[in-house]
Amino acid sequence: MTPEKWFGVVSLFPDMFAPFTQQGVIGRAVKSGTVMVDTFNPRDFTHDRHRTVDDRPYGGGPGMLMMVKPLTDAIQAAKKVGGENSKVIYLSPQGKPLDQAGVQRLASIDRTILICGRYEGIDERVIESHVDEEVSIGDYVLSGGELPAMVLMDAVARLVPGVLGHKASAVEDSFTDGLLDCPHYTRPEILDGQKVPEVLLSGDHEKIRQWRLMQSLGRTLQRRPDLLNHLALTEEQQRLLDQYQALLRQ
Ligand SMILES: NC(=O)c1ccc(NCc2ccccc2N2CCOCC2)nc1
Repeated sequence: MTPEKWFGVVSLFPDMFAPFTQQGVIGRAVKSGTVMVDTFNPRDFTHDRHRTVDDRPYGGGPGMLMMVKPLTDAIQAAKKVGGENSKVIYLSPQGKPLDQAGVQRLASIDRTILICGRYEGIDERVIESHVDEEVSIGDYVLSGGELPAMVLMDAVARLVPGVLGHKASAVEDSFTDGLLDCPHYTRPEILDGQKVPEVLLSGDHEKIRQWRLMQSLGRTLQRRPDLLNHLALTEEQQRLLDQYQALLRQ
């Protein structure tokens, strides 16, 4: 069957993706055929005795780059499987920061090729001629693009209908769209002397909904006020946020 979402991953370390595609939410999505992950290793496209996949940088300097020919051959092989109009994404610190809006956009693309850089990266001309989008998962430097690729695939797969059982989909419902999550509690009712907020034991679902929304708003204001700047709060949200702040001042 044709998967809802196909990822072609170009990586020198394909074995890193086995646990990721066999466990948890993504494991189930792959098992059910909703999501498919194929890997393409540039080393399989080498022809020299040492199966060379790195090359020296023009202009000198420390480190190596990924050798061009095995890399572009691997990208071509991925396109052969995914189709010529697969979206090609390069995970790099120089990329556009990935946020939930970007994840939602990527979730609507059914065939995506992810290029995982190693060494000091790849030749700029390969980016110019093969890459559609350069994406960063955050402002920090990793040894390779494999973990960023898994982060992106996990975030995107969660939005594919049917992958998450408990919600129609993980597309943030209007309730907390763009807000931080509220606090969560489970048994026991008293943990090291700390009680569960009474409202959550009340069974009053409307009060619980409002309390959770107020907590989401309050936490967003306190921890990530920058997120609030991009949100137009509803009248109810503004009222609950005012209420949260009033409680803080008590
Ligand atoms: N933030 C991110 O999304 C992110 C992504 C990848 C990544 N590393 C792989 C990489 C990929 C491309 C270019 C350079 C490199 N690096 C190789 C190792 O040396 C440093 C530069 N790091 C962080």
